[in-house]
Amino acid sequence: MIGLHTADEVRAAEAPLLAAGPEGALMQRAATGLATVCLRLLGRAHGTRVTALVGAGDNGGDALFAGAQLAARGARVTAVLLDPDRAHPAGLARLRRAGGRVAGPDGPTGLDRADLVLDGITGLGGRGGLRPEAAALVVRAAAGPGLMVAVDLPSGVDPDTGAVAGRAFPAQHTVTFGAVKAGLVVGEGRQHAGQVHLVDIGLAGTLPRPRAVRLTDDDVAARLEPPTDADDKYSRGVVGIVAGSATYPGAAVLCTGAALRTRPGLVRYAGTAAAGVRAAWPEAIVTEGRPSDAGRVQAWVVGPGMGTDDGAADVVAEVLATDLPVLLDADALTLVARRPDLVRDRTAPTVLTPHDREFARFGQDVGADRIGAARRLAADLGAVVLLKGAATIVAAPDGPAFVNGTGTPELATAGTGDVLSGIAGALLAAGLPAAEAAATAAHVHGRAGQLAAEGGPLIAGDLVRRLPRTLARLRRGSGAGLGD
Ligand SMILES: NC(=O)C1=CN([C@@H]2O[C@H](COP(=O)(O)OP(=O)(O)OC[C@H]3O[C@@H](n4cnc5c(N)ncnc54)[C@H](O)[C@@H]3O)[C@@H](O)[C@H]2O)[C@@H](O)CC1
Ligand SMILES: [K+]
Repeated sequence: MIGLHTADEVRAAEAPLLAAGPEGALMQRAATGLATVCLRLLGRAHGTRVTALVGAGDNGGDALFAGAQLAARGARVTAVLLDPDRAHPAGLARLRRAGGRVAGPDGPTGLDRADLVLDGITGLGGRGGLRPEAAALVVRAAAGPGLMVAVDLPSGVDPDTGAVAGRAFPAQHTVTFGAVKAGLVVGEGRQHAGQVHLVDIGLAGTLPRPRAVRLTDDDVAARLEPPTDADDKYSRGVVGIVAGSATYPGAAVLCTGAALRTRPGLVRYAGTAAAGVRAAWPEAIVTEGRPSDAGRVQAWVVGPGMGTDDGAADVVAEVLATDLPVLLDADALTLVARRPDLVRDRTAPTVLTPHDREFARFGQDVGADRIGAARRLAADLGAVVLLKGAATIVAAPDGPAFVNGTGTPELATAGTGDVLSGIAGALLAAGLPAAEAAATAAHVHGRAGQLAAEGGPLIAGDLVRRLPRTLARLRRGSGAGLGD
């Protein structure tokens, strides 16, 4: 599991080390880690051109010290100082001693010929959108040929929320120090950070337990226990699905297929799309009746494509009245947004899987702080909230939030949400705690999407078809971690 931390947590973790250690020791570790990643990205230092954009704080200091190390190895390094009087004095002196040059934003920046651009404008101390002069420099850097490398975090990205007000540095790589900041993996920050490289500067002993985490493939594999000889179809969890309609059976077919392909124990379907589900998935046990006619299940998935009429409202209420885990998606979200007490009154786990518009039906917009928004709704409803997005968030009333790290923009297509619900429902029925089931499902769904997208644009059914291979790969272990 990768801990995701806030700027305050990182600063608090640094404080005792700064007090105890020799001056500048942490910055030296950071700069050496940064220079090492840059060398790896460049392949060699000698003869390469590096431009460092240097702000007035310690983030600029990191860039200057790393620039000095690259210059000492033969790179032609130019430091562009946004505020020459306040640039980190020791870093600047070191860069000059190593043969680096210094320019102002309007001078010979070398951006038009750089192999690599280091963004040391702002780090944890950045506030609000980049100031105009910094923003203009970022635009020129992005127009040039250099590989874009952010120091600690892309300037202009909020370290905690990933929010970007105005312009931010569009990094291809971010070399971050001590801990992965939440803003690098969520919201617009995720799009600006590129691949994230974590440099250990010795904070492991002083960082608090993270309030947000990201699952790795290995974490997910550990939650996807393969069946054993002792298992039978009931012991692996029976999921019940209420979805689709006679006119629109697609959601029911996708959701049922995803559940079957995730844990081929037993999947029961109850609803008016019964004929379509039976035709597509003879393995499922299907009834046209109500959920109570379906037989014994260990968890319910309710909502995709079922409509929002009175009949659908009754069915949702019936399922929520059980003491089983329930996942609510799509139309069921619209219905419970009108009657949130149906969720609040439950003692068994409930998982809601809104996208931003469905989220807003509960009375507040998602806004720029997606983790915070998911946490607030989870606390309000006493339920697990899976907030869909480029980085899907899973928050519970207590415990850490999960920020998903898998997926592809290709997943933004009809029916993929129905597949996600089916996967999550199967994992709920298998007995995973609700937040973990949701977070594991989001990870698997994203990996299935990545696998399917290898073959070009995908449709939701491709995800269902790729699930067995996705699960097999995850169980085998691919070792993929940060930044994938
Ligand atoms: N404290 C430490 O010992 C360590 C700090 N480190 C580095 O230090 C950074 C934090 O340094 P600071 O606290 O000095 O702050 P930063 O260097 O992140 O930023 C502060 C400076 O940026 C300017 N600034 C703020 N908002 C701006 C905006 N919107 N547009 C343009 N300029 C803006 C401010 O005028 C200020 O001078 C970390 O992100 C990390 O890179 C690392 O070297 C690790 C060790
Ligand atoms: K930066």
